[in-house]
Amino acid sequence: MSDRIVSWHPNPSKPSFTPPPGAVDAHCHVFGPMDPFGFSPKAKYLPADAGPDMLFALRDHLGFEKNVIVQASCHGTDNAATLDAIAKSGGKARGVAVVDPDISEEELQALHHGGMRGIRFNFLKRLVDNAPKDKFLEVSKRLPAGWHVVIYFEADILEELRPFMDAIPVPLVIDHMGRPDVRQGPDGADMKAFRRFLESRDDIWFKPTCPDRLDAIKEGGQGDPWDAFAEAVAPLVEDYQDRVIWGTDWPHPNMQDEVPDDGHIVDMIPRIAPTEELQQKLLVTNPNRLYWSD
Ligand SMILES: O=C(O)/C=C(\CC(=O)C(=O)O)C(=O)O
Repeated sequence: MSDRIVSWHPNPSKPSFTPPPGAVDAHCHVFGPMDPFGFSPKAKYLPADAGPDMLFALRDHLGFEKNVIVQASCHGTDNAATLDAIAKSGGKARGVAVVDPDISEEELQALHHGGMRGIRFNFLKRLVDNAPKDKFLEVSKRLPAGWHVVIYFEADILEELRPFMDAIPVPLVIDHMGRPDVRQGPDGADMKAFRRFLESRDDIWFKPTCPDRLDAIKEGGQGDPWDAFAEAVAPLVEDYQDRVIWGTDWPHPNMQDEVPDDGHIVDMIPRIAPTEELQQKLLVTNPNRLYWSD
């Protein structure tokens, strides 16, 4: 890897949709800054700096109040950049860490004091070299009280992951709905499988996020304004409205060939959550329950 990648829009538009007071962007990241927060030697992409100042400026521009910052794979298991951003937020950010499964209880408590409220297991082969389920399960059994596990996987391994996920004793939050093929529509095989999974326990939450990824032109979708995404996802949000949280996914890792306009991403919200009640749950009530209950 040589050149550092820019995957975010230089000048996102102002969305037409105004988020309700207290709205949380509950899936976003920071990249560095590389000095002093270097990237992992195992990183699969080397991004340009996208630090807390940029994230908080975008938050204000889009009309959000708080962020949940998810540790991105390019920082490996060193959570320093994410913790730094949380510390600089003045209480307006919390986070999800990525940890070495052998992490000690003391280190987990330190992450809690730094604002982390969950850990993330990433199963995307293009992002991580290995994902040891037995070790992940072991650490998920000794998390600080109130924490959850965020899992990122693609639809084709949902069934394979079921015994592992079923055994995790804390709430689960599934990134981007486990990446269903939204072109199959709301009743397609991927959505049906995801619904069966949601029915298996009532503490599985999910993010109806990333229209830009799931309806990307390079994936055979139609791109912005991502109509197939809206059509496939709106019924899922309606049916599981107490288990959804939402985020921009800024700075959109690996989306440099089809960089989304964050204003357009926000304008997807009323298309998948058309009533004020749904918007309040998706953006305020639900993320606050998961991340600011203490
Ligand atoms: O940001 C996301 O949610 C998705 C990512 C990046 C990622 O998860 C990571 O780097 O940790 C992706 O699909 O490349």
